[in-house]
Amino acid sequence: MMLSSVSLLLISLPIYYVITSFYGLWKNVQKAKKSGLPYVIVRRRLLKRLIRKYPDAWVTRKYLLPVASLLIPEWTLQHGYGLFRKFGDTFMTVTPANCHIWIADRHVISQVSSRREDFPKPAWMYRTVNIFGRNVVTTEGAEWRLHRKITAPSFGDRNNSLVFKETIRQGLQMLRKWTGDDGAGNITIKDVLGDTMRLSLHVISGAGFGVPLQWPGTAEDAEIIHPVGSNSLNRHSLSFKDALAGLLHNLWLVLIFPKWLLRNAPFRWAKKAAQAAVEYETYMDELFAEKKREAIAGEKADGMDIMGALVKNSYGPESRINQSTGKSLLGDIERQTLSDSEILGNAFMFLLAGHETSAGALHYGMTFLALYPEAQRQLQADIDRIFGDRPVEEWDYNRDVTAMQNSMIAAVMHEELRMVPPVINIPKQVSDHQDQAVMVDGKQTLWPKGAVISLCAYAIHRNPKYWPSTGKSKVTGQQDDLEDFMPKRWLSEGREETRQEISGEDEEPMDKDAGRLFHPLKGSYIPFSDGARSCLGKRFAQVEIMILLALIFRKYSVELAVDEAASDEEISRMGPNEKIRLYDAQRAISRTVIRNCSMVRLTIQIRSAYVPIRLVPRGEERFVNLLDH
Ligand code: HEM
Repeated sequence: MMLSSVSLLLISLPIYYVITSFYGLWKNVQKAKKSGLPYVIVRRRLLKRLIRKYPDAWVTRKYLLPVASLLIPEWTLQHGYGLFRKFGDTFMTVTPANCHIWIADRHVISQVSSRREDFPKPAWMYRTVNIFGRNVVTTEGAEWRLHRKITAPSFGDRNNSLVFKETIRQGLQMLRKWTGDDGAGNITIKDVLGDTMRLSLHVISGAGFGVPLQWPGTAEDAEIIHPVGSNSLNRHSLSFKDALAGLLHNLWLVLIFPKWLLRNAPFRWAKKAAQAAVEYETYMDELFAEKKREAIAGEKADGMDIMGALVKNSYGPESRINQSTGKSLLGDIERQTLSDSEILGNAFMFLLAGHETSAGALHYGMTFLALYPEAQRQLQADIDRIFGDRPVEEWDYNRDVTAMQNSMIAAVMHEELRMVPPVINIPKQVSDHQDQAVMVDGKQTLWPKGAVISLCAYAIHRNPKYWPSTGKSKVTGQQDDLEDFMPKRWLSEGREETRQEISGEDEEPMDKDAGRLFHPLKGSYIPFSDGARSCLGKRFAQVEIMILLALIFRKYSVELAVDEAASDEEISRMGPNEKIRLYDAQRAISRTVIRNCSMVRLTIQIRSAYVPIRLVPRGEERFVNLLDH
């Protein structure tokens, strides 16, 4: 009897699975038909079987393989804009589980990002990241509005000038590591990403939390382990820096498993993850207590770090908060302050949101500049024009940031973020409440409630309808150069015509500060997303990236390291043609590494392989001075 119930269950489970999966698919196909969008049915098993059976058939090459590509969540990374050419700039994939809308059309992206209530962020995806408190990234609706209203002012000009100063301080230390104490350079730097990660972590620590960190090997860096607050008696087992780095390094473990489980697990890596998380929390509590004390006493009004600004907002003289309970004196709706736990939750999110993104951008930026010497020379010319011989101590936030925004420095940054936006597909969803009408190519479509949406930054940044090409590609041989790193496409001289031609309409430029630069049409350039939920740290990141480029390239050029192919001595004996051949071969290798090893976790990064580089003093280049592009 018992056996027959078990066998009945074993037989009925697969039947149940098949029926629900077919029913799910049928239902979703009906929704797709009703929507009016082009759609593609994606069934993993069926596709695999057909491709295996008919690998060379015309239909496999023409249709099945492209559809199979859509099964990989990050397919845009492999295909860029390619599959949109085939399926349309806005199309839907349908599986038994869901309908997923992929967008590389700027008008559609603009509609989605401006109708925040109709197309919210799928906040459930971010739930695990609430471990240190609710925050601006993981919330939606009225709760998000409150977080955004209160946190946004802390990213103002006072904080940006702190980012400016802190990036200079940190950048000089990174340069010392890259070029040696004597600044002579020509040292092979293998793990560039490791260093840009450290740099962005330190900048957030300084400008985000008010805790300045030092690079290893600097005179001030004693790796001191002590509490960050003046009144704390805590004993720490990790330095603040190691706690931050350890937490970020082990983030997935900490997000998935409770700390007690990690602490008691019989693995060293698990214990280390728990230790970093506990230490991070203790440091943050100390920091919070210190900032609260300062806010109540009315101290430290200037040079505001982000967390300091949030605590001051809650506990400063103008706040409406019960100082002992930390609770707002106003009701939940009209309150203007965040609770203690919300401040700590936001602080953690700033750390997370601003760390990998900026570090990855700097890493790709350095690599692309080594690959494209012409861009590097244009960058250096503008740095000379803006900064001349002025010593770094005289660089000025108000004056220099505006100048940089209208120069090749910004063009290099924008082009890097066009080529590799750190978040390649920005997730949204159709609200669960009702289907939503959206204009697509001049036709009204109806998007099913609950459908998943991806704003495909990586693909739309390659959509030839929106991007001017500077000519035929010198690298890929394609008619346009949208796969090439060409910062000069951002210089707007002679570009206005192209823009009118493309758009046929006159729109507000996206970034009004960038006067001399090409203005992408609204919705076509979205590295920082768009609309109300766009990146809060955009200016923070832009200041950081531009300052670092200026700091490095005012004195140095970057070259790919060719150590694997030739020694320094062999290179010194080579003539120009031999050097060009050697460098070209290295460029080909590096391009393959970038293509094959760029992967997405939280953000896109080159993983499991390196593109080593060297900084060489300007005028002492061995290769890039010989190449005209
Ligand atoms: C190159 C650097 C950066 C890029 C490309 C970038 C990109 C983005 C993108 C695409 C989003 C939207 C994500 C989504 O909707 O799922 C976002 C949101 C956000 N970013 Fe950044 N980010 C960068 C640096 C930073 C920095 C340095 C900070 C803070 C220190 C920061 C803080 C935030 C916050 C708080 C949000 C959430 C805003 C909201 O939902 O209201 N980001 N960022």
